[in-house]
Amino acid sequence: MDILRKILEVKAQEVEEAKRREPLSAVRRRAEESPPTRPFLESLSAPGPEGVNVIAEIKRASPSKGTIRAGLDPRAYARAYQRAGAAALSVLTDERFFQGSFRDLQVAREAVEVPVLRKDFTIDEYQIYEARAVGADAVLLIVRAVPPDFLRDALSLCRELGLGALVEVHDEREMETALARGAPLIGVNNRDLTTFRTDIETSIRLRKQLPAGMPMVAESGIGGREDVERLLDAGIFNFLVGESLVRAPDPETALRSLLGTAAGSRF
Ligand SMILES: O=C(O)c1ccccc1NCC(=O)[C@H](O)[C@H](O)COP(=O)(O)O
Repeated sequence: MDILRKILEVKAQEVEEAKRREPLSAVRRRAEESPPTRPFLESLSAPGPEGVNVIAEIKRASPSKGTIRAGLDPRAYARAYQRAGAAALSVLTDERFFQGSFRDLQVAREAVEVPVLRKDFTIDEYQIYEARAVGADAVLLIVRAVPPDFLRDALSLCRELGLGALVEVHDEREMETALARGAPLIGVNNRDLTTFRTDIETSIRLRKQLPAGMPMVAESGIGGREDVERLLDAGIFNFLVGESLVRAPDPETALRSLLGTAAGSRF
């Protein structure tokens, strides 16, 4: 069985367990009482000061690589990323496959002022209320993981709750679906979730299918400034970067290098 199917099966069980622990009505109440969100979509709608926006990810582990950074301190990473100039953060909240948690998201968000994306496998509206309730500013919606009608309803719920949405695609058909359902921001995942192979040409190819003026995010497999420059040449200025930053001996310097800025670090 491919890993995405396995993750989605486990996720469906986890969501049902969560609903038994806390009914939708209660999560919904917490979501509605949450303080206002930070502007995720706006922070990615135009290039940042150096012509580049990075969504810097807090990622302890992954199905393709196992543990990436044991004992990662989400607060220290969040602060280092913000000091370096991250436009937003992405925090994995999936526990089983990525060793993430809501706690990581809350700790990271409290440490910074930039918007924070809940990085998870969203398959049920319950998780969108949950994201808003724990303080996320945006959620990830993976086209391959959900029926097209769910995507449309999920996007409408995000708008209602004031949450941003990053709609992830990996090929031309998924891009069509995302655009037809009104995605406000497309993320092109360079990682094939079946083989785990990453190829930044995926973003370059799919960028050509985007309506003029619509920004997108290149996700996964961005290892250094050379990759950023290739993608900039293709008209892409938003990047979601996890592993290469988390593995770097100094994530602040690594992020400055992606952004094309030079400075010291206090990590
Ligand atoms: O990272 C994985 O191995 C993975 C496997 C299966 C589903 C999703 C996966 N990653 C989630 C992501 O989208 C990445 O964390 C994100 O794009 C950053 O990628 P990278 O910079 O390559 O760590």
